[in-house]
Amino acid sequence: MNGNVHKRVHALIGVFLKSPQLKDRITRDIEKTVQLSLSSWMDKSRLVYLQDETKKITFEILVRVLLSIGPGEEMDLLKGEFEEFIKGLICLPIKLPGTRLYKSLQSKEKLLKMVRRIVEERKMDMEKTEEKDLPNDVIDVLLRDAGESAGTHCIPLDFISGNIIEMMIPGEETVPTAMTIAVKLLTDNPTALARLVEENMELRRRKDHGCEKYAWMDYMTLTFTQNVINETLRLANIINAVWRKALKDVKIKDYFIPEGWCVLASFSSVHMDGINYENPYEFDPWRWDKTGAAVTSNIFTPFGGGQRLCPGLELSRLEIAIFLHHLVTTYRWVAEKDEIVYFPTVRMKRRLPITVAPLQQ
Ligand code: HEM
Repeated sequence: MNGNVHKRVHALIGVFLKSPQLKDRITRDIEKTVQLSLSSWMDKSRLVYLQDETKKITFEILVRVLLSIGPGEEMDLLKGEFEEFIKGLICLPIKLPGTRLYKSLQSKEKLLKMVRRIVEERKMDMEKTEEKDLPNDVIDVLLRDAGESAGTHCIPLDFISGNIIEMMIPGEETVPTAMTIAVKLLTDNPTALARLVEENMELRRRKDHGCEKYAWMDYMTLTFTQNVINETLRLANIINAVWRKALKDVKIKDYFIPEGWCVLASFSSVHMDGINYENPYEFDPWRWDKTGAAVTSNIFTPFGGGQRLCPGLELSRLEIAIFLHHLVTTYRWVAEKDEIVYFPTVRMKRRLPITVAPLQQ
């Protein structure tokens, strides 16, 4: 997506995902999903593969934010087709029955049909009612814009369905990878883990004492927890680079990039440069105490920057903070030996097997 439509859709989605109303509401949903999931890990007298389990948590939240679908048959169906679809995003480009690409395209068709039906039903409901409540999900946001600008330059319904599926891609792998890698790095750094537990326990005690619910701001203002998130994304972000194509000749500093050339902007090169970070290969959440857990700067761009800055930035930080809070204040875990793999994408070699036990109070 490029040009004016991109700008408009990006702005609409960005405003919605950042809105305090969404964060307020989604905090409850994230807490429920995380708590339910964590408690189920103990039922199993088997190893929990963190990389797989965190994916289940974040997919549930993602489809709630995008389409307001909750757990059940419809979500399972959507998840099944989506998993088949993304397998084909990096594969041999052979489109014959039985190949990965063929199956992936078939699943994309099914996904589009499912989402289009939901969008159409929602549109009919919207036409029946004059109420203008706050939007519930991304479908609402885009449909309202399509309705408000009808006759001018509106967003077509097919485009809305396609956009919902496109948004599932950046939202699907990124957050669970960050959650999993954070647990790995904390396991290997007991001092950092102890500080994280201390900060989160302090919040939990305050909340328990006042019998208060958590607000999204409670999680976002946990300074050390946000430092841990920053440091995790600096060291091992699944999106370690982005591609850009020069639409015209460009000169950047002393480099000339001719029209049509592609450039790979490598975030990890900047994040691991000793000029920018002292001892760059060390997991040191305290380093962010000096700079503050800056969301983005020229030397810290896990969420990209400029016109394509990730609209899911704050939602992701909230999800990871809630996950870490409930994990460290309620459970203890023992991780089996595993290592971070950086190529072709960042992941755990063995999907990070752990055993989980309740915390002895
Ligand atoms: C730790 C989690 C995440 C990381 C590290 C991350 C990182 C990024 C990066 C680097 C980009 C820029 C890509 C580019 O410049 O070409 C991006 C774009 C995007 N992200 Fe995220 N993301 C995360 C989570 C999410 C979530 C949860 C959502 C959805 C709810 C999301 C939705 C998007 C969308 C729609 C774009 C495209 C923006 C545009 O081109 O206008 N991301 N993300």
